[in-house]
Amino acid sequence: MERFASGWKRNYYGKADVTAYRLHRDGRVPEGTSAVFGANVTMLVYGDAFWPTYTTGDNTDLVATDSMKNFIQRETLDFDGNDLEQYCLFLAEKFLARYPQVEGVQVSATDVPYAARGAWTFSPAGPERAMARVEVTRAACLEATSGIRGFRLLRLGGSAFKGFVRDEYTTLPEITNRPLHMWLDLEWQYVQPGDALTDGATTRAVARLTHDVFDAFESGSIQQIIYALGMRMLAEFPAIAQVHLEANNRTWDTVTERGEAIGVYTDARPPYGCLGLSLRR
Ligand SMILES: O=c1[nH]c(=O)c2[nH]c(=O)[nH]c2[nH]1
Repeated sequence: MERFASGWKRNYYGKADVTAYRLHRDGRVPEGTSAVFGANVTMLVYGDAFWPTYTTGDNTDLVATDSMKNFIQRETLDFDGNDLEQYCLFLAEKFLARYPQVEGVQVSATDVPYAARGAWTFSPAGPERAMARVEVTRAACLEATSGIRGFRLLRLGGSAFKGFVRDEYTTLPEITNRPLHMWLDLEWQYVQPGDALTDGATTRAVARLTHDVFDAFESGSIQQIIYALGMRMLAEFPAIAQVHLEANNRTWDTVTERGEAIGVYTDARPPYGCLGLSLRR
């Protein structure tokens, strides 16, 4: 289900899973940027002009979602930035300008990362992917969200989980030093929507911070790790107003161990734990 920063919507529609890859095929790009900019975009629009399509089948003012796909892909050629926040804003503002019947538009984009492997060669990177989402109406930019989804983090040890409720349903032993494998998604909003436009610098810094906190922090639970990370994000990035973190406990199942020095593990089977946290400044 889609949600809008501006609140509940009677009707909205759009196109999802639109991919566009902008290649600077001559390889000429500013220092620190990539010749490959790949994004997977969802664009949703709303307005009373589209209500007759629902109630009577009258499509007079309706822009086909197929045309939205073409708009996103073709306009990507004219986008001269490298960050998703600017890209979402570019598409949203251009769409509003082109179609006066649109009251508001939400654009979200997820990075499709390709890393340079040579002067002319790239291959998929990740697994984590940056994302951004904006909502723009004729009056204002109501939302600028950035995020990173899909971290897969493995720590050799230093992760305990003990002292929890023990009762007739408890089978899990106390754990003092498990190899921790967790997945993590992050999203954050800014004090001012304009603070989102940092050419991707904030997202890169948050990614580094995430790895640093995970590496440095010995924890009593995954909850404690995401709290430490969320607090560091608020402390180190004054432009971030609130942060939402969601982790999955994907700790591998133990096959066999020789003390705490060496072990063999296998993928965690479902079900898995989900742990969420929202922090505001
Ligand atoms: O870090 C953890 N938090 C939990 O809430 C939990 N519950 C569980 O079974 N294992 C874990 N691990």
